Amino acid sequence: MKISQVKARQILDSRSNPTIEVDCTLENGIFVRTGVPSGASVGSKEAFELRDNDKKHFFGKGVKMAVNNVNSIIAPEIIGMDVTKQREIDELLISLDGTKDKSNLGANAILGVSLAVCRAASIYANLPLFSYIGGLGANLLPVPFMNIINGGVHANWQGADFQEYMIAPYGAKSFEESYEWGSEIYQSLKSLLKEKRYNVSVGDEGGFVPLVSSNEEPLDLISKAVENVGLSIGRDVGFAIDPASSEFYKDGKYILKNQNLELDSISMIDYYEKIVNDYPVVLLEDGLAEYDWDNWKILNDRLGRNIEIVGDDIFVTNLNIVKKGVLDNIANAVLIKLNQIGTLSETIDVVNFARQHNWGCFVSHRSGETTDSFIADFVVGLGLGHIKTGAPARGERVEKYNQLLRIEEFLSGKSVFAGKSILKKSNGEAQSS
Ligand SMILES: C=C(OP(=O)(O)O)C(=O)O
Ligand SMILES: [Mg+2]
Repeated sequence: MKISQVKARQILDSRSNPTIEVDCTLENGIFVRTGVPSGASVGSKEAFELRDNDKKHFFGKGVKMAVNNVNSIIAPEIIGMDVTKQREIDELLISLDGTKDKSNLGANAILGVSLAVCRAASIYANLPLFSYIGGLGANLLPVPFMNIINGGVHANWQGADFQEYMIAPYGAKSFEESYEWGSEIYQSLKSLLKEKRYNVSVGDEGGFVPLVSSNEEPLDLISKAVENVGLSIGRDVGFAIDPASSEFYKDGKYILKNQNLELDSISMIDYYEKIVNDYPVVLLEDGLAEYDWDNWKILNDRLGRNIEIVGDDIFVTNLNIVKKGVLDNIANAVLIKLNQIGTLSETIDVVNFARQHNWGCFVSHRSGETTDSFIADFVVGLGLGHIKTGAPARGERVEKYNQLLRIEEFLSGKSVFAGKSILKKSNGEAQSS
């Protein structure tokens, strides 16, 4: 089945920044649409997000050049191609761009087309998107890692230094129950914050931004919120933290403004070790900065047996960097963000390589999002077991979780919920505080 039309336009994302939306039509009339997300705490080696230099509009953040690249350079080349040839199309996109970092056409332009092609092909194949991506056996529903306290750059540095405090309700029996627990904990946290006279405004990913006095305080607040809904922290629900530490790493030091601390890498690892001993943390993402490669190995040696040590900014979903990370044994998992690399096929290559080496793959949204739910189907399709897509609130976040509900319903009893299988600790249960 041939592609008959590809058309991009500029829309707004959840932060009011311009982003790309791509429509794709097939010769038989099948029509699909995809939206491209955008990050704020961005790794330096991410594929290039093309933005306009025109300061008169959107402070220079427009994506009209990228839109134009889709409509006048990419579209004429891929119209007439067989929509089921994903890899061929992705390779063509890469060669049309011709640069290593996709800076010519823009990774945002390229990704929008790559994902639209996949979605259109799934409809042509008469398969749900997750089955088209992963085959008929795909049935593993992920644990939703819900980011309910935001800090760092996602909170304009008005709250905790750490960017994301996530809850992982792995003790539930289904995705639906896990999501329901997440929502109840979110509401319970809101009540607790009000009681304590904290504000209940939210950050970029829908989590609250209390003006806490330490980076551990969010963990205490959430623990209480969990207890208040009758669940057990550690047994039913664990924590994940993404400090996004590249954002507060300067001249070899980690600057924790909240606590007036300047820590070297080893002291920063000590700090995390204490947190992991005191709270049931099951995953630490970007504990160290992307420029602190050698100390990642120490972090992984110290904590990697018991928890997932995930690299985001340091790996940027780039196969060559992940290969080096596996060789140097600096982590045990990779964050998977499609727009960090720019095509579906290259993202799947990273997943396959990571899995061959027993690394975890933690699927992620971006802090600037659209209502596109592609990553929900992606995580089930590839059976990756866990996903983070913000708080169980705000349309662009819940649309991904809601799509997972629909997938679980579609599989009607034939699905498996990842639950505690995602935990590294051999006893299958995180330590209780
Ligand atoms: C989702 C994240 O934030 P951003 O999209 O801003 O990189 C992250 O750091 O994992
Ligand atoms: Mg991150």
